[in-house]
Amino acid sequence: MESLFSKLCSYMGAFALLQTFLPPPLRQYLDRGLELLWEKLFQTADPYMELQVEEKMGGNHNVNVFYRQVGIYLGSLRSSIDSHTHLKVCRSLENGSLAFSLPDNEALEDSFKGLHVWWTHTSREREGGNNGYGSRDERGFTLRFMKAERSIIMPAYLDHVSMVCAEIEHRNTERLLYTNNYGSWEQTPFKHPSTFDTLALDDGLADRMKADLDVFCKGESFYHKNGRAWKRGYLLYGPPGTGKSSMIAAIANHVEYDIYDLELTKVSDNAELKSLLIQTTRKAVIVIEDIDCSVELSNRTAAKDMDSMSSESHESSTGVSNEGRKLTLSGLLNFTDGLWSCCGEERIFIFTTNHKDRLDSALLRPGRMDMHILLSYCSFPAFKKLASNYLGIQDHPMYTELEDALTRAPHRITPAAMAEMLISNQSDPDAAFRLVMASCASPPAVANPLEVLSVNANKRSIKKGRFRGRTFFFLAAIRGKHGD
Ligand SMILES: Nc1ncnc2c1ncn2[C@@H]1O[C@H](COP(=O)(O)OP(=O)(O)OP(=O)(O)O)[C@@H](O)[C@H]1O
Ligand SMILES: [Mg+2]
Repeated sequence: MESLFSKLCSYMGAFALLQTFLPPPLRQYLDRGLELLWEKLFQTADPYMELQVEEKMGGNHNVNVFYRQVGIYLGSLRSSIDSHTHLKVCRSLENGSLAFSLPDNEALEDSFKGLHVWWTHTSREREGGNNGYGSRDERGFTLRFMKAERSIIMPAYLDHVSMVCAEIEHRNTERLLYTNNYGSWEQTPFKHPSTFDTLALDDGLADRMKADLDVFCKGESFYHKNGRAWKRGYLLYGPPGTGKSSMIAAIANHVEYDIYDLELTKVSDNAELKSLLIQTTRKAVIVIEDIDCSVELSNRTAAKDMDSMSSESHESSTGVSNEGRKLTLSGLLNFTDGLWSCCGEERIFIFTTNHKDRLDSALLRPGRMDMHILLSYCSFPAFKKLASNYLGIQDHPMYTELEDALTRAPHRITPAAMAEMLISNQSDPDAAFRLVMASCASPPAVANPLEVLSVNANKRSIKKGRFRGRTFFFLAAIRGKHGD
């Protein structure tokens, strides 16, 4: 080894001496050749390799999307960032939140499948200065990793970075509530505050729902491996005012999906239903509320009879054939379970009803409605949750008495009525609890002064307190819920 080193030194000495006799252009040429040779030697010996992620590619107009994604991804590595003592901070204009990052040339470590990688950000002044397209700087990230791990990093880790970034962006984007208006969706920002923490539910239901949703959201490979469409169906049923609509909002808030509220009375036929379905995006909660009231869904034969009846009456009144202008149960079944239902992924279908017994069994079978969730009258645990939410009370001397009364209440109280009693007595919890006690023994004292009876014009169904399309409203001044 020593002799090899001394030989190398003597060759270099001879080479340097030889260089002095060479004419300057030839000497420069030789110098550059030597530089390249050293670089090559070092590169071969270096076990690491680097990837450049430049902000702009080619011309200044070509923005590299991956540069932005890396920035967002690295911002999410809080534990790695927190281990540094020299940080940069900025406040977002959009939501006012603080974002921390590392200064230029400082390496941020990340790990993926047990491998370690290092990111650094660099910026240097563009040659020739600002040429009118924005930033003067050439900015970029450098990713450094072991050459031996190349096959895992490229592209699995790079895909991981893009995926995490997409999730973060989805979380930060304002979610939307879509409603259908004769063939197309109209959108409005969705800001319902209901969550599984604010809902008063029977013991364990919130946790079961959250677990089911989490498994669904992470189930892409499971659904694909087993040849199943990546969708899940929930039927929420129970009396009015028990939290079905609130649970829809809680589900959407939990999974952070947009909501498509499908009003069936505004859908003229199966073709329109299909077109609406195709227009929905992935990560969507598709809702049909009060499905028993919207269209006739008793069974497929009856639906067909119904269609032919309405077709005849339409024909006789207008002289126009109704053929091809039908919304049927089979259309709805195809909507939730047919080939078209798979044209987008990560979709949750939710149907609600006050009368589960009125629904066709085909609609309820597993695969269409995977979970049937009963939301019912206020149990004692649900009451305690409401008292904690609205009054900030966790325990009270009257609770034993209240538990007994709520368990044996002849006039069962809905969470909506219970919430009203507590909210209207927020300043006097004792009075609120006395009111609850009294309501357990007699019909709830809180009632709307005006109740609305709506009769569905198309399908002859009657529902209380509902404002739906194509309905007639009968207003009745009723003092007290039971007309007293
Ligand atoms: N389980 C619950 N937990 C917390 N609040 C509830 C619950 N159920 C009802 N509420 C309150 O009552 C109001 C009405 O509830 P919601 O609209 O969710 O009932 P619903 O079951 O959808 O009724 P309907 O069958 O008439 O559509 C909500 O604004 C909410 O504040
Ligand atoms: Mg509702």
